[in-house]
Amino acid sequence: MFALLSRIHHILNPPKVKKDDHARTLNFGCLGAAKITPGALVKPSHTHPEVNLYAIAARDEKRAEAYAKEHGFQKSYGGENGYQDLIDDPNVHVIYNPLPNGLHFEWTMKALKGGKHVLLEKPATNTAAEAAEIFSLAASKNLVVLEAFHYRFHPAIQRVRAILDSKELGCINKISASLTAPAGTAPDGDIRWSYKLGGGSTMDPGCYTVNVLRYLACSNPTAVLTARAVPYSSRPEHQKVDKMFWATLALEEDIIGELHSNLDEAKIFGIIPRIPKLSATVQCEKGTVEIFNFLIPHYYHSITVSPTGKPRRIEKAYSFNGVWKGEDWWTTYRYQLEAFVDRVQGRAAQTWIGSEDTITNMKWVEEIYAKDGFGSRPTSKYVYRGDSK
Ligand SMILES: NC(=O)C1=CN([C@@H]2O[C@H](COP(=O)(O)OP(=O)(O)OC[C@H]3O[C@@H](n4cnc5c(N)ncnc54)[C@H](OP(=O)(O)O)[C@@H]3O)[C@@H](O)[C@H]2O)C=CC1
Ligand SMILES: O=C1OC[C@@H](O)[C@H](O)[C@H]1O
Repeated sequence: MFALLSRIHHILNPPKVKKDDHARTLNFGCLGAAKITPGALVKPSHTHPEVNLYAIAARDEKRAEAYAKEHGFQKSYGGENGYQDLIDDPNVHVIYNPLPNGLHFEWTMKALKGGKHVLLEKPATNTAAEAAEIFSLAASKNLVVLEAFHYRFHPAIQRVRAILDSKELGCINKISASLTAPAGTAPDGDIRWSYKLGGGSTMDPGCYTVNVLRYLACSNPTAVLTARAVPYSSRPEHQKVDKMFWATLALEEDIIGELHSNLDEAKIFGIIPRIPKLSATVQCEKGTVEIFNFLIPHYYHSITVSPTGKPRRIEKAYSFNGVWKGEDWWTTYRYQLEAFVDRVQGRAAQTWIGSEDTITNMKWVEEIYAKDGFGSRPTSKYVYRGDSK
């Protein structure tokens, strides 16, 4: 109990470390005054000696100023050209892009065009083709782009993968992953309910379920066998916006994947929220392993290993035990920031999510949408015409 409280205390109040005088400090510029930025970047940056919260841009100037003040950014940009002005600021080295999914492509391309590395929120884009274009431009300019599947950088999910790799439980037969959130988590009007902005449950929590399936299977899907989705409402604008989906996928090595997400799970009697499902379960020839809370394991998680005919055991993995950098209270986002900065600074990262991984994930999100009839989210109208235009 003390360990849990201590972790939560440190997560909410990370100590501010002195910035490194010797290393090159990276000035981060954030697009949009997004809700996710304090958890995903601001707090993690406090304990990173090479990260400087340089500037924030928001469409509304006053909002940008207030956000900068509240979260400790040195500078703010606002107004119609605020996002572009931020990218054009020569002091910015890295752009963090937590805009709505449907704007990820345009603003990541513009950031790359401006010569900036990009930490890009998940899902990378609306389509696999757009993700491929981003990585192709980044490669041509020797810039780093990382899709922010933060949970992949934490010791917990890596421990599950190590258990599977050890073959203690034999080969994998089936992987099930579910992520659910109670109704109201994404209120009416949220970006997640806008088709134009790349919304939908399969895009939002669903993209993690596709990702964890592929990561734990250590292989890729070959087909979507079944898929069903339910629209957010009966309103015409929500026809292609799913609030929940179920899909069954066939993977290489004869593995079956069962995925589910619900971004708007009905409350019991309309008032009591259900406990969110945050689990991935792997059924193997010689037993099962289940991780509860693979998404934000830094607060709490459990890894239950049940070898057939042997006693069940519960494991936790809050650090790499000194084998790599980190503290038991580091969040998934803090580990992710460490890896991202390591890459940008030309150092080896503990783990990485490469271009093919991101493109493939997007492809299977689209394949699920193709199978359930909701269709891919719209392609961006932005066209990159070279750096001079
Ligand atoms: N890694 C993680 O754990 C999480 C990742 N995410 C991802 O981060 C991204 C942002 O999510 P979240 O923080 O919840 O988003 P918000 O609802 O806070 O919106 C993000 C920003 O988008 C900007 N924006 C620009 N154009 C529009 C538009 N047309 N309509 C609405 N907003 C616009 C707004 O910027 P401005 O301030 O300029 O008005 C807003 O601040 C998504 O891609 C999401 O998938 C979200 C939550 C968790
Ligand atoms: O990235 C995310 O993680 C948690 C979800 O509930 C949220 O909607 C999503 O954007």
